[in-house]
Order: sequence, then C-alpha cells, then structure tokens
Amino acid sequence: MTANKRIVLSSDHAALELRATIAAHIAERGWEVVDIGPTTNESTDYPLHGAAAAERVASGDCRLGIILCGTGQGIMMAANKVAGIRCGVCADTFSARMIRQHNDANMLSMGVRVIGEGLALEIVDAFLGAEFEGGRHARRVDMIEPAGA
Ligand SMILES: O=C[C@H](O)[C@H](O)[C@H](O)COP(=O)(O)O
Repeated sequence: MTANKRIVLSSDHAALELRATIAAHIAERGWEVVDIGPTTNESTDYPLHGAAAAERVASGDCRLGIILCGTGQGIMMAANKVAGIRCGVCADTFSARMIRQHNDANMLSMGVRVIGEGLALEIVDAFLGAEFEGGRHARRVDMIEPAGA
C-alpha cells in the first residue's frame, strides 16, 4: 500500500485505550495503521512520541498522523517542531474539518482527558473525510513554513 492511505498513530501513556479504539476504527475504513505508540501504561514522555510520529509524516512514510496525550497539547507542540508538520488539537468536529480544508493539517491531536471516545471518533472521521481546498489557503499555508526554511 502506498503512503496515500497510511496513517501513523501514537500517544503517551494516558491514551493507550483510545489509541487502540481509533486504530480499529480507521482500519475498518481502509487505512493502513502504523501504530508506533507505547504498549504499556508505564509513564512516558509525550515529546518523544509526538516527534517520532511527526517524523513518519514528514518523511512521507505516512500521509497523515493522529496523536494523543492527556490534553493533546503537549504532543501537538512536539509534533509541530518537526519541519513540514502542521498539527492541530481538536475537541470538536468543525475544527477537525477546517484544519484539513484551510490549514492542510497533516496531523491531528486530541486529549483523552478532554473528550470522550464517541466524540474522538467523530473528530477522526471529520479530519480524514476532509481535503485541503487550496486557493487562497495555499498561500497562507506556505507562509507558515516557507520553502527551504
Ligand atoms: O500535554 C501533556 C499531556 O497532557 C500529558 O499526557 C500529561 O501531561 C501527562 O501527565 P501525567 O504524567 O500526570 O499522566
């Protein structure tokens, strides 16, 4: 399978269960899931997992990524330090759709201590179901990280 329907998943210790639920949910929808998150609940450091997932997307190995931690915030910050990554934290479906359509986000972050499983899956569907609209938005996305920066 090409990277076109390949998606990387990761989290810290806070989100193992939700990560597994999301993995099953998106696999059912035809995505090849590359789950590189921790496999035990032992406390771990979200920057490691955010960066590792982001590298998979930035390298082209995976088209998109979904990352999780307690709030979704710390792991998002780590992912956004990787060149080429545009990751947004979402707790609603509208934002999840818009970060694809307007911001060409290639990663989604969520907080397992913020939202429940049902909403998380709806957010995932909104994110994966939307496409970048280009046009005026492309100019703005280019301004976030100019080529060669
Ligand atoms: O942004 C950071 C995340 O929410 C972490 O999941 C959280 O800080 C981990 O906290 P704890 O070590 O208390 O489980």
